[in-house]
Amino acid sequence: MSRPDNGLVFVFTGTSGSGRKTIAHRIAQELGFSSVVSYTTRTPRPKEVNGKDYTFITRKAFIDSDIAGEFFQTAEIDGHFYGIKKADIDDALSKNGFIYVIVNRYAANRFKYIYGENAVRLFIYVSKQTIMERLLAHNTPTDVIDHYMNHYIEEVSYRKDCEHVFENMDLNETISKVKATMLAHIPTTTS
Ligand SMILES: Nc1ncnc2c1ncn2[C@@H]1O[C@H](COP(=O)(O)OP(=O)(O)OP(=O)(O)O)[C@@H](O)[C@H]1O
Ligand SMILES: Nc1nc2c(ncn2[C@@H]2O[C@H](COP(=O)(O)O)[C@@H](O)[C@H]2O)c(=O)[nH]1
Repeated sequence: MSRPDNGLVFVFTGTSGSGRKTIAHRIAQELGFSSVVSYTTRTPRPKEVNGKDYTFITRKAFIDSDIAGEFFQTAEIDGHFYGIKKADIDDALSKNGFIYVIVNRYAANRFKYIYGENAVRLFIYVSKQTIMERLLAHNTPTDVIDHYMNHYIEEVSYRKDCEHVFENMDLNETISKVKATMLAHIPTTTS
């Protein structure tokens, strides 16, 4: 695994459904940062795009890659496998020193352990009640709502470990705060 000398890994984590993907993708598009997309064996939800939200693969393909040692980190959540491949991280870092991932606390800890101060954890959350209201407003299926609610307490407790914490109430306001925080981590070059 290459360790970025000048680059940074921005690790978006927090409570599921808090807006992590929306915020991360919007900022990365503006700043030209590369996404390292997780692989998962769960089925796509409505509006999820293969290769952008996740790369959706079969359990067999996941297990084969795992046995081959291709994953940087894996997790099993509600019976589904998730993981990010080492080669995808290395490729993204070599193309663009600034990369981002959207993962739970276990992968976030692993990024911190491996990349140290070059990994910046950005914790995004909203209250349980707010997540529920947003899910209901989007006609989210009940099983998906249950998934979000069941993980909330465990997920929210991780915020004390992260470098930066943001409550995502007004989306544009959150985006500008997160973006300013990310930019503050990027060294300015003097010529
Ligand atoms: N500040 C906000 N106000 C209202 N709705 C929001 C806000 N931020 C995000 N959303 C909406 O909330 C929903 C969840 O957002 P998003 O998918 O980005 O969250 P996530 O944390 O990545 O979720 P997941 O756990 O599914 O990965 C989306 O429909 C998004 O448009
Ligand atoms: N440890 C890892 N966690 C990951 C990875 N990719 C996504 N995630 C996190 O899993 C939960 C559940 O995701 P969902 O999309 O099914 O609701 C959520 O917190 C994701 O951020 C990964 O590669 N490793």
